[in-house]
Amino acid sequence: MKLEGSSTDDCLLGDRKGSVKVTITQCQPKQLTHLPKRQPVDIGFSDLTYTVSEGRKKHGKQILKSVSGRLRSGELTAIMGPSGAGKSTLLNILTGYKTSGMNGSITINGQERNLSQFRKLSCYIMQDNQLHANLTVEEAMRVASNLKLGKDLNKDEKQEVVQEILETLGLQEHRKTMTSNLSGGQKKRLSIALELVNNPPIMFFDEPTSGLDSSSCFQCISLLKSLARGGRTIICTIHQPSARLFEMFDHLYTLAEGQCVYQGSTQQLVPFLSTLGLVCPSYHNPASFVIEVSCGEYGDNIRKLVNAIQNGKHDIRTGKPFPELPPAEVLNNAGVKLTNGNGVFGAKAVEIGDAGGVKYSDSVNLYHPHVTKEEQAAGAEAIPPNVVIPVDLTASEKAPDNVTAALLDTGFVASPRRYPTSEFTQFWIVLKRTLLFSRRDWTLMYLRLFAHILVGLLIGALYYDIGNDGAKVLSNLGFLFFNMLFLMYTSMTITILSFPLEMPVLVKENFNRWYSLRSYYLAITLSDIPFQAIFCVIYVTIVYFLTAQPCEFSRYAMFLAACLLISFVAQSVGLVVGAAMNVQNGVFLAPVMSVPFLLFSGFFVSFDAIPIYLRWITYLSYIRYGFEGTALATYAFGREKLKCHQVYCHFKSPMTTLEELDMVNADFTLDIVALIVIFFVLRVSAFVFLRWKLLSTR
Ligand SMILES: Nc1ncnc2c1ncn2[C@@H]1O[C@H](COP(=O)(O)OP(=O)(O)OP(=O)(O)O)[C@@H](O)[C@H]1O
Repeated sequence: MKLEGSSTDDCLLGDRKGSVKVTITQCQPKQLTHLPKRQPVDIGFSDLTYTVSEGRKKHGKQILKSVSGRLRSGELTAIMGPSGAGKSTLLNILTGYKTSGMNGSITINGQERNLSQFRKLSCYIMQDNQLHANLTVEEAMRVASNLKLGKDLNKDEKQEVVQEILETLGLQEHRKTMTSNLSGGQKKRLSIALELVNNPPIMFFDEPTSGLDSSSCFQCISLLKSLARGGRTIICTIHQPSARLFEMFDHLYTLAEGQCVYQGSTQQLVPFLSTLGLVCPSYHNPASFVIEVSCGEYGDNIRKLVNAIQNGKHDIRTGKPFPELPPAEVLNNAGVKLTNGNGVFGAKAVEIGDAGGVKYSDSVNLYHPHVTKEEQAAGAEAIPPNVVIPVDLTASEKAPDNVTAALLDTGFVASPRRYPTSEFTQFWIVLKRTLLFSRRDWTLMYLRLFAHILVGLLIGALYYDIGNDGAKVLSNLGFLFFNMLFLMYTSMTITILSFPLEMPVLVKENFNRWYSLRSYYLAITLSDIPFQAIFCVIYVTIVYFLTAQPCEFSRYAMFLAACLLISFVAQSVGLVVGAAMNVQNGVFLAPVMSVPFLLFSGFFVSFDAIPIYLRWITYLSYIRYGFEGTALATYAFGREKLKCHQVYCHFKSPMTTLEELDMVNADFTLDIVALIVIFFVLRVSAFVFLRWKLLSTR
């Protein structure tokens, strides 16, 4: 609102005496001015086939059957089709999420896709949002901007980008809200906001409207449409949109039984179907109609449609005549291209001269199909001059030196760096985020602290003052063994959950190139070590002194070192199990897997008594090294005889205890080195398993 408005477009509401004029100025749509500029990207795919192996079947199951298509920048494309038609499969292949089992070609601006480059230009927003629950909207955005914008922008500029995106997406007032408390629509918008930070020119969405009410669906699709209008290529799968939503899409790609039954503008769907004798009843939602047709409710029309649209090689555009039905012999072969040049679907490119000297056929529309005549008249941005506009997919692919193809060769190619930030920066950001989660999730931290103190006090009370008593050496050995047991289970079980619960977010963020798996892994594995160390020190200090173990600092330090290493190794076992399997299997298998290590720890059976063919297990038993380490810290290194109030004390001399345990020649340093080696081997194994799992989920 302003005073004394002068614009001719303004609506005058001022009083008639003319002293004060109050005008309402047209509200400008919000624009994302701070986002780095990106070039438009068109995606073409031809003869895409995707096959999965099923059981022992020789030929596997074909899910996509030689489909072709073209997805243009500046358009909002919907991939539609009945359930099981192959929408998600097509989306997964186009995003590069699935790469094995696929045949055919995918081109970017007319050039063969380089997957690594492509992944830097695109983002994939999966159906279930995959957000970290323990962050506020603002924090989540800050993490995303730090990871995705790197050093390109300074802190204030990043803040501005975040602010602008949040304002544009209507999340500004929720910036302090925890993501877990956001509504479904807000979560969806946040997912988009997070990926929008680095302004990818291609955005893929899997079912963006699932779980949203009609108003949120509308908002969501409006948002996608405005993103498309900013020159991005927006592609989403959608089940069955309402007529209102359907109208908002520029481009429709419909699949049925793994084949393309329609490709083109949404407005042209009904007229196109009617040319094939499939008349959409009045007041019937065209989206529902095409799904019904694809499901076979109006007879077996799939083959007819696939042939008419040449399995995606045709593109039905506004202002262009429909393709003539190919002759019968062509119909039998859906893969054959139309050679007839009289339709706009012929392989013709249209050239626009410098001073508007346009050399093109009358039917070609220089504007994107969603730009209405009024908008064109009002000066909506037309496709720039000197551009060879490929009229169809085959044309664009045959013209490698057109402008859009040239984009790939110049500044368009993303930087050679795989990630926008250095691995150290990624590590540092993820570490800070993980520590923030730990701070937020204090219940678990308190529980762990409470458990260590409580069990420490309980053990201290149970084995009180036995450490220097020659008559209670067997009980003391029981205490040493229990320490191992307690530290092993507490640190192992807590980490079994760490990867399975984080996996969906990890898959999304890693796929969208936020960070490398290595940086993430390092951050995750290091983040819990300080906490585990503190809890272990508290527990050991309580039990060591309550049970009256030798009051010498060196022995205490050795005892503590062995206990700390045991808990770190057990934590690593938890990581391996968590990385390799799901929660259900992990919580069962990890404790069960530990049983042999406990049996061969040297507490139940001395080394000499173990059958030779089983002795190798003792070398793998980290519990044995821990138990031996604490036993040596307690009884070796020339400890003087223990006190004893009984007439005969078999274990009065610490050496006797070591002899009984077969530890006379044991080496404390060797135990520590063995634990350190096991620790590193397990940490590396966990990384390898995690990498394998990440790839196998795709
Ligand atoms: N790994 C696989 N093994 C066997 N069949 C598979 C596999 N992946 C997908 N399919 C099959 O491929 C077909 C297409 O699956 P896809 O998930 O792409 O369908 P969709 O169109 O997205 O379905 P919906 O709308 O129900 O999600 C389905 O019949 C599905 O059972």
